Amino acid sequence: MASLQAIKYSRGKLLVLDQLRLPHEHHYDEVSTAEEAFECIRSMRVRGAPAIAIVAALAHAVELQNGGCTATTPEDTIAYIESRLDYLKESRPTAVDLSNAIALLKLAARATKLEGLAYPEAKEAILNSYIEAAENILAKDLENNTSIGSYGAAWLQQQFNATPDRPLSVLTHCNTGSLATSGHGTALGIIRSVHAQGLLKHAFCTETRPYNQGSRLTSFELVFEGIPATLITDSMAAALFAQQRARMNIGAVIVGADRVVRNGDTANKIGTYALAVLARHHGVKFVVAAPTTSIDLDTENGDGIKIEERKPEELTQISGAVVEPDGKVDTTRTARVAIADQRIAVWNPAFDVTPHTLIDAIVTERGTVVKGADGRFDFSQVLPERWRR
Ligand SMILES: CSC[C@@H](O)[C@@H](O)C(=O)COP(=O)(O)O
Repeated sequence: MASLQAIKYSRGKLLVLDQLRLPHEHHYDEVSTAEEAFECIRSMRVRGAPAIAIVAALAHAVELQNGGCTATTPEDTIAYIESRLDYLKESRPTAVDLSNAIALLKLAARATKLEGLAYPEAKEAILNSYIEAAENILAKDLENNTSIGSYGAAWLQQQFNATPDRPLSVLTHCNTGSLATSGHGTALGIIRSVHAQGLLKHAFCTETRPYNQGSRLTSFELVFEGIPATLITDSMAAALFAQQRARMNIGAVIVGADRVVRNGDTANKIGTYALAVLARHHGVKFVVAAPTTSIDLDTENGDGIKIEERKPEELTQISGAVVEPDGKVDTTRTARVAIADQRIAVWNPAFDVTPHTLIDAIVTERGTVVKGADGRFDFSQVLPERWRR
């Protein structure tokens, strides 16, 4: 079975699946410039921390490959690349993957060996360094997610002694699957891996108001993969734990991350913090799946995270395919509907910060990090070079 792909890339061409049209329509947009990538990210046609970074990096690679840089000197070429990256960085502020990717791409361009080269070879060498580094981000993300899946599944198996005879159920929030990454996914990647090992009883996913990444995207991915799953509204999580935890053996909430800071505080989709509080109350483990590209060791704690606030219409209006009176969904017709008085004041933070005290494990592609006896996360085991100050 083919897997879902949010991003299709070959050198010189980038196609991005329009996630606003899912699950009813599969439409890929060609994204060839930094401006097009900025709009694609800002409007959330692509979303999810790793996917945002990949699209930004590759769109600029396509732009460079197709002659977008008219500079002739190495200094001007690097200045051009950096200015385009600085522009892209502003598209969405909370997910750190984009900033981390940009720092890495700038380094790659600057590290180009230029001895003995003049125009146009020197310029070509810099463009190539950039393009290869951008392509590497795409390839590495898929590798990372597969490792996160394996580490996360191993940690859960060991915590719960899960066996095919005594499988485990989990709850997830937002979308962290193939659609939010280059493939496999992070939190959803763990769920995929647990399922592949025959250890998953059931996956519950939240609707994830206001943008419905859970109902539009995660439930779509779960159905697509044939994983046993149930959709709930965000407000049903407490009742789910109270009524079904024992019967369904619900062991963990597994979520992704937009930014994990030095002390382990984690910014993720709005509603994550509420789930962490509920999980602690009900004795359910709370697990964050985060590639090291989502870790920001320069920010001490959650107070330093900038939270993106989005427009009121995301709460007061909703869009989807039209449902006919007989219950059939007409995927050729979509409608936008007002679901609140349009004059009401709205507060719409896209993310919240879960304090590290409520997090049991942070699963990275280099291993699972848990708190020490002092109650602190120590990322030196997975990021030794960045941990040292
Ligand atoms: C692997 S994706 C991790 C996070 O980016 C995800 O959980 C999330 O919060 C996405 O938010 P979004 O606003 O849809 O980009």
